Amino acid sequence: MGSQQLELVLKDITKTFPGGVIALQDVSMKLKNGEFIALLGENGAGKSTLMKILYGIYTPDKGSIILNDEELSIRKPSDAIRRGIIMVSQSPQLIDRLTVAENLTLGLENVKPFAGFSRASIMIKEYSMKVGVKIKPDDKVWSLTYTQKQLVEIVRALVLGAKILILDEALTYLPLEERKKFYVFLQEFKRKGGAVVVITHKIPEALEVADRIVVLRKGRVSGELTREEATLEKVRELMFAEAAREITYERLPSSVKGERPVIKAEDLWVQGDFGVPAVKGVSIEVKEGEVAGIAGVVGNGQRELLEALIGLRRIDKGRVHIDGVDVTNKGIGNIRNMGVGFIPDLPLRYGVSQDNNIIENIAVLFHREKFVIDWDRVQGLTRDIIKTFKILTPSEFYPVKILSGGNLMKVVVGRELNYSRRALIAYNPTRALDEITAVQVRRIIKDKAMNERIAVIFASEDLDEVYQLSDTIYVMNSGKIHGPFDPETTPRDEIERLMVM
Ligand SMILES: Nc1ncnc2c1ncn2[C@@H]1O[C@H](COP(=O)(O)OP(=O)(O)OP(=O)(O)O)[C@@H](O)[C@H]1O
Repeated sequence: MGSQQLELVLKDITKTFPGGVIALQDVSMKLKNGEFIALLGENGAGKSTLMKILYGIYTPDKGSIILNDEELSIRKPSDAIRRGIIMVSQSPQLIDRLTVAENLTLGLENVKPFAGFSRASIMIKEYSMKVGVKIKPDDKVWSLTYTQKQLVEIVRALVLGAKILILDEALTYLPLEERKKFYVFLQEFKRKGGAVVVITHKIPEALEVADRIVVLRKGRVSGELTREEATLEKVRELMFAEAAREITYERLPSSVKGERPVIKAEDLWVQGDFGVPAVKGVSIEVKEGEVAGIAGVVGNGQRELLEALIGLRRIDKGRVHIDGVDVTNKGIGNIRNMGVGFIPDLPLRYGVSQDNNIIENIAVLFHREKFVIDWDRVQGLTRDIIKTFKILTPSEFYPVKILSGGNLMKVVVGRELNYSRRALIAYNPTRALDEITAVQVRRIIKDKAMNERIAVIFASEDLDEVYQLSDTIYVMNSGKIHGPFDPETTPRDEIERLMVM
């Protein structure tokens, strides 16, 4: 990789999708080796579309891709990979029943199987040491954590000869400490002559790691800033124009808790995906009107706890009551019927049916209320959700799979907030959302708690979010829960200490 000079130019790229959505209009962008670019923009700005064009998933209506003065014809990902352009997304694309080494060698052309195998094994050992994430070449992919899978994805890109590495929210959901190690590793890749493009909604992080920031707004480049020029304010201004003023991390007013517990868990024991205890004796009570936030590093049992509360995961020991009714192991359908909304982990995979349209994805919940769906009502509600959350879509009749990641998340969040008559259980309620929408969602959650008296329990790795939204804070670490803590009086470093001790 080292000495070879590389200059990639995306020139005047335009892309319109069926239904008339102009995703990109005359977008130009340059990239050199040794450069780290952050590609930023609000939900639906066109970031993924631009990178999918570079990676051959979409073809542009107009415009060209030029590598070292040669115009490339990239019609499919293999064309891009042959040129060293490789994209990694937030959802691992690995084959679960194969081993790490087998996954790494898939797609290697003109390499003898054994040579490919030993090269892949050496590389995975080397990089897992560098990033501090333990993986062995003969581990089956199904047994890996999300972080391990993302490392395999990145190493696969390197095995395939990546010179330009595109990470579309690929690091966003890793724990902060691991994200930092990945960034160090990407800086090294860059120093050795690679180029990196990162798409993220974590703007302060982008400012720390990128040499240059390119901002898209409504399908056009709204500005570019070098590392020296870039400030949080300037970037937000380019992303959201005057609406940037709405971004705030100030604490939302505390709501007055009622007396009655809506969600009550006593001494819960729950297993993780691989049969080891993930939740160890957790007791928690959330009252009417209360928002309880669980802080913690990913993988400390938060997901399993929330899944057990909603009835998705078996409870080995302990009891859950909703509104005084024992719902232990009663199943998600029964618990949902009590008016409990749920925002799952990986909402884009588990929260929607990709081939159905927006209105059908909203209607699913109405099955729970009546045998016959009142379509006029569902249509009215769908239109309200589209309007409230500014979901970018030609109409409510388009399949959700055409939406951008953030807009898809808005469908899930809008539907669940609407459905929550008694309680909301949410895992990372603002993931994939841009900063403005995230603030809006937190405000709506708080309003519902204050005015409609629902009980909310959510987990988030983002401590700013936990502090902004919670009336009560808990910390989960190694399957155990600490708290309750009052956010008004508990210093952040106390919470951070409990998260990592
Ligand atoms: N296959 C498709 N068919 C129709 N429209 C699409 C398709 N893919 C993307 N779009 C539309 O193009 C626009 C840009 O989407 P894109 O995914 O590039 O946004 P983004 O900036 O990556 O957003 P996010 O931050 O939400 O992920 C959106 O309005 C989206 O609905």
